[in-house]
Parts: sequence; C-alpha cells; structure tokens
Amino acid sequence: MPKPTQHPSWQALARHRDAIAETPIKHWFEQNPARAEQFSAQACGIYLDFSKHRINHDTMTLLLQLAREQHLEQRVQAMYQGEPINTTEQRQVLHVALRSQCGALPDHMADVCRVNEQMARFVEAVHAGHWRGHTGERISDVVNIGIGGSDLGPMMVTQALTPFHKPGIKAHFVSNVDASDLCETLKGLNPATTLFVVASKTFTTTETLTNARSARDWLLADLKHESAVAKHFVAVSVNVEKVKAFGIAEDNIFPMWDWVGGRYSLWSAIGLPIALACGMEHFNALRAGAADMDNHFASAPLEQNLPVILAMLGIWYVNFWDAQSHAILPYDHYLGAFTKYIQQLDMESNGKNAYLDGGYLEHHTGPVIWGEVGTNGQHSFHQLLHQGTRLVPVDFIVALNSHNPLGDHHAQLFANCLSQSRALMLGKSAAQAAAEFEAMGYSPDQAEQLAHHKVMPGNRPSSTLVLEHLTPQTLGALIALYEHKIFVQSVIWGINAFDQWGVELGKQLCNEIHPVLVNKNTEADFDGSTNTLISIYKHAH
Ligand SMILES: O=P(O)(O)OC[C@H]1O[C@](O)(CO)[C@@H](O)[C@@H]1O
Repeated sequence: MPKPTQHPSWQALARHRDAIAETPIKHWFEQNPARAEQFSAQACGIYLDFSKHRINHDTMTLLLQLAREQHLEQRVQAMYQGEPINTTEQRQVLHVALRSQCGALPDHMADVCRVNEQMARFVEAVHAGHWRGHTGERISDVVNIGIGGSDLGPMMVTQALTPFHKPGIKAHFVSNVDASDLCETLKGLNPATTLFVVASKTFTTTETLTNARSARDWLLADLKHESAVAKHFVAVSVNVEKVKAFGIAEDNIFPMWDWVGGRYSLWSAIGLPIALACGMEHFNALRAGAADMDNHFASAPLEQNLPVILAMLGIWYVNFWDAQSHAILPYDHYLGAFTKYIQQLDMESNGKNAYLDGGYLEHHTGPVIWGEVGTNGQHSFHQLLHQGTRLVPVDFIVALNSHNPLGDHHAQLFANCLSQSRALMLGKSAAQAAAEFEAMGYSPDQAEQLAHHKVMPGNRPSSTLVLEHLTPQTLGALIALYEHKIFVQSVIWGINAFDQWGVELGKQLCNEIHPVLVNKNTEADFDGSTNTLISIYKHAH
C-alpha cells in the first residue's frame, strides 16, 4: 500500500493549507450564502453540518482525492467481503455481518443467526420469568462483568437507551479490577435475583476473571449450593473451553467469533445486557440502524458519505493543522458515556505508529479523544476550547427532540449547542473586547490594555451532528458512523485499525509484578522506581 505522504494530493493539501491559513471560516459564510447547504449531508436519521470547518470546495476535493489515491473504496470492499484485513492477527473484520439480516448472510455464517436466536430465547425467558434464579425467584438485576470492548459498548448503549428500558430489570456494569467497583455494585443486590453475564472475548482477561470469581464467591456465600452458578452465571466468549473450565455450563455460553474485534463487538452477544435491559426488539433496531449506515457507507458517493466526510476532516486537522486532540461533545444526557466509548474505539484502533506494510509512520495518526456532555463541559473545559493555545476540532451531537420535553429545557440545550459552535467559529475581536471593558466602566486606555484577555481567536472548527431523535435505530447508525470513520482514517494512514498490540506489554509486566507484590519472600528486581514502590506497598501489607 502506498504511503499517504507520497500522493500528489498530500503535497497539494499542504500547499492549500498555507494558502487558506489566513481565511477565517466566517469569511466564507459572508461570501457564500449557500455554504451551510453545500457543506452538509444526511443519512440514516443523521444530519451532518460540516460548514463550520476550515475548508472550501478545493479542500474537500483534495481530501477526497487523497481518499481515492489511498484506494479507500477497494479497502472498504475488502472489509465487507471478508478479506483478512487485520493482517497482524490474520483475521477477517466482520462486525458489519453482525448487523446483516440473517437471510443475507452466507451459509458459513449461520452461527450468527443461531446466536441471535439463542439470545432472543434467553432474553424472552428472563423477561417472562421462565428463567429464574436458584431459589425460584425472578431475575431483577443483571451484572455485566467485562472490560474494554466487553464493557464500554453495552454500558454506553444501555445508558443511552434508558427511555426504552423494560420495567422490572436493571443492568449494572462492573469492569475495574479495583474491588470497589464490584463491591459498590453488589451492595443492595439480592444474590437470589441477580444474574451475572461474564463477557470476555478471550476469557483470559485478568480483571474480568478476578471480578467473576469474586462475584461467584458472593453468590455462593448466600445461596450455598454450587448448582446455583448455573442459574446465575452466563458467559459470552470465543473461548468456550475456558468458560467451561471456569465452571459455567455450556448451555449458558453465548459464542462469539475471532473476526469481531472487542471494541466492535456490542452487536454480538456482548450486547446481551442491552437486550436484557431494553428487549430484543430494541437491540435488533439498534443493529438495523447500524446496517443502514453500513449500506450508506458502502454505496454513497464519497462527497455525501458521512463516515468519509468526518474521517477526512479529521485527517485534515491531524496531518495539516497539527491538531493533537479531538473533542466529542454530545448535547444529550443519555449519551453520557458516548465519548468514553468512542475513546476506546478510536484510540485503540488508530493509536498506531507502524505501517501495515512495515516500517514506522512518517506522519501522525489518531488524536486524543476526549469530551463530556453539554452543557456540563461548557462550565469546565470549554474555556480551553475558546481561548487555549491548542486547536481542538469538535463534534457536537444533539437530538431534535427530547425524551423529556419539560418546559423550555430542550430549546435551551439546543441553543447552547449552537452557541458553542458559533462562538468557536466567530471568536471575539480586540475592538469588541475593548468595547465590553469600556461598557463595564473602564477607561479607553485601561480597556485597550485589558482587551486581549477577552479576545477569542475564533476560526475554531466543529461539526454538528443532529439526530432526529435518540432511538435505538439512530444510535445504531451513529455508532456505525464512528466505526467507519475510524476505519477510513486507518486506511488513509496505512495502519491496522483492528489490532492492539500496545496494550500487551503492560499486561505482561503486571504478570511479573503481581507475584512479587503478594509474595513476602520474593525480592523485587525491576528498575529502581518500581522496586521502591513495591517495597512501600509491601510495608503497608
Ligand atoms: O473481551 P476481552 O477478551 O476480555 O478483552 C477486553 C478488552 O481488552 C483489550 O484487549 C485491551 O486490553 C480490548 O481490546 C478488549 O476490548
């Protein structure tokens, strides 16, 4: 695969950036009354306004030329056709297949439908009270034990779909190996009515297995009989043998496959807590929304292709404007965990420094993803967005309609969202700032001196994504939009978005340090800092 920096479009983009560097976005709005219309696109219940960016038509033409020169369309086909594009693990990347209609899947993927049916039967049995706990009581609480992709996806979606929750059943999520996570979650839960879902693709993740063992101890301390485990523990994993060795009955295992990346797995049985909380119909609607976006991504021209547009705008800022981070700001309380979810999706996928074909990169890749729900972020870190020294492109996400149409709240929320993107773009000039100080009673001299404290440079770019309504369908489309955006960027950068070797060394070192910590007689033989910290820990225990 060619390096992106070798393409004519890359060089042209660098020159183009210099040519437009001094043109503020607001100037383009003044020049072109149709700008908002020309720099917007919509699909799958999502309207994308990307007019408040440092772009003109030439920018988009060059960015899409770069996408073509990097063979984006062929790479998308390769993913959809099941080529092993995760080359460092020799794996296919087929999360899109999990959203397909059963009839559309090839015979060798019949397992996908079987597991869907297994999930549907199980969810129905729990909801109808046919599946009961060891003492015959109905299940009232589901505790998902998993981490990373086996936690963030189902946790984020379950929270986002709160208005669709079924009465009588509550989902909880435990991920951290810090016992406080499990202990605080179990406080107030009744073992007789609690169901644990142990979610781990590999079933080797220490945090998850440690939490699952402690959860089993908690259950058995109350229910006394080993046989209770079969009524209170189910698992989702590729590794059926390891699940059985843990003591979970084969009938209680929901299989998944190595061609689903952990952070792309909420569409598989990893989504079981979503289905238990909201019902299978809503989980299916979520998948249908994602399938809509899959179709859009595969078929829409690049000029109107939402994932491609978002991806190429990201490339523009990372590689041509030196942006180091990207803020995702959902103006929707139910999307409180969305940024955290995208953080793993993006940073674990594109936080890479090696070309697919070998060798180290000559350009930057994934930005730091961060953010918070609006309007809370406005009273926290937006100061830096407006006046800080770093460029931070922003995605604003907002729904047209609220699930809680209370008084004037939604209009205020929407107005705040629009005001932020407008303030970022417009900024405040020195003359405006001085006039404000004068209006506060300062002399013209004082006002002029103070003015620069109020000056906001403006010209700070943002996209606004408007959902008709936050429903399972639009949420599915929104998640798939980001999945594909991240994939597109990986193609442009020439990296593998589907491995995560960078997390392995820490795990290996933990396996070396942990035994030394817990064994009084073993001397630490690491670096000086680690040895000292170990000895401090040992003194305390
Ligand atoms: O589902 P598993 O195998 O427990 O892995 C959990 C998470 O750990 C990671 O491998 C990173 O350590 C993620 O990619 C994954 O989502």
